[in-house]
Amino acid sequence: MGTMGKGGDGAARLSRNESIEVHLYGKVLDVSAFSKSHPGGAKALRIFHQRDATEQFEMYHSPEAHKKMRAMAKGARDAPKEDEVSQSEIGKDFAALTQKLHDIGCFDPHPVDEVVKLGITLLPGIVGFYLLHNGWPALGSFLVAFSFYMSGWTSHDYLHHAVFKGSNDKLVGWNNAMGYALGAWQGYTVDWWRARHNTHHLVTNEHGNDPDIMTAPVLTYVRNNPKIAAALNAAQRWQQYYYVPAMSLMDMYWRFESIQYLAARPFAKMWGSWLLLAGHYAALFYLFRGQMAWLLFTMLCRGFLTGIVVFSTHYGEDILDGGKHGMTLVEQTALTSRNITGGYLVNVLTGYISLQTEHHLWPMMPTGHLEKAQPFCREFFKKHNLLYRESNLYECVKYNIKALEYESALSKARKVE
Ligand code: HEM
Repeated sequence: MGTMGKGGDGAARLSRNESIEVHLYGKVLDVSAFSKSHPGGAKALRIFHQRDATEQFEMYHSPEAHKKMRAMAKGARDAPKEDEVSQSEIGKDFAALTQKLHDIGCFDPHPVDEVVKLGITLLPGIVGFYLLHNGWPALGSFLVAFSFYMSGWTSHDYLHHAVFKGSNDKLVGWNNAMGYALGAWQGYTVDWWRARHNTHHLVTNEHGNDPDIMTAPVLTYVRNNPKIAAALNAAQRWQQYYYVPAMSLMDMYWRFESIQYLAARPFAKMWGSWLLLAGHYAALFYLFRGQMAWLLFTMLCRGFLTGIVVFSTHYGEDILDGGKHGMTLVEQTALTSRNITGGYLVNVLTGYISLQTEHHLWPMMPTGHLEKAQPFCREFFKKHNLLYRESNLYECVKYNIKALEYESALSKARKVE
């Protein structure tokens, strides 16, 4: 999908040469020089220029990174108290809840779940390739698509450093290594995915900042806004009808975006990722030899499965101002995330992405523990009068369709006139 074409508020206001100051644990840190070598990229820091990033830092970093941050904070000036959302009552209560989840083992490794997940990811692919060449090409290519689809969720967990725990080597190094291997299996560039997905987590549904919601012109979310509705062209007015079938093109689109990301960067930096991608396509064409039409079917199925699930959890929800909106992480998550209901089977078949609210609050939590964290999360939402959004998959798709409909927005506006 293309981009919205509108300048982002938060990140874009700062030019690349201006200094970047982020607020962490009540201090103002100048991260201008560090931004060039920050493993989470410069954009993450630019977006949080003069914003409290304490909760975002907490959710993403290893003890090693904490140590480095503390060294950088020595001698830094105090941040203005009124800007520190992490120090609000709800912010402090949320930090206490996170600590409690650590104490009851929700951040401990979950080897059984990880082995099950790897099995569900790789076995269908192996069986699928066998069936493809042994008389069952439709079932075989669907199983390959399912394997690539599951690989998306499994690599996602490793790249969030949510599987191996322990020393820094294990936490960062081994998780990343597995993430790259599974990324190569499904055919996406991990560097592209990390840049995109981490930004999405840091600034979920923020207009101009979150790359995931930049879906125009193919899908332009109207959300009852008559101004946007009136500006849609004749083709876009069909978007609520073509949204579901368009999901099947997502695999081809993400493959294209992956290659585009690599092509836009110096080869000397990206050669490893080019090599992995070349290995993926060499293997793919070899494994589909003589059955190339079924490769297209595989891509359409994979795109559809992933697209429907991904679009169900955020796209029909609120869109926030891309600047300093003054919300804590938990308040932002409550407005922008929706869980998919259905219980254990749905959780496993969506790689636990169905527990989207919990995953956004604690991305480094092994996904097998998200169910354990859920009742605490619900209770917290209730205590702080936050809406805990959840629906079955069909309802989630309907929310999206509603947010894409232009007629209802226009007719509402006419009634008001
Ligand atoms: C100024 C102090 C900071 C230091 C010293 C720092 C350091 C690091 C380090 C060492 C990593 C690699 C993973 C790890 O060891 O945990 C990392 C990853 C990351 N950082 Fe930071 N960081 C800082 C601030 C921030 C801020 C303010 C944000 C966001 C607002 C941020 C977002 C990220 C993200 C999203 C990643 C994940 C990258 C990935 O593994 O895919 N960092 N950071």
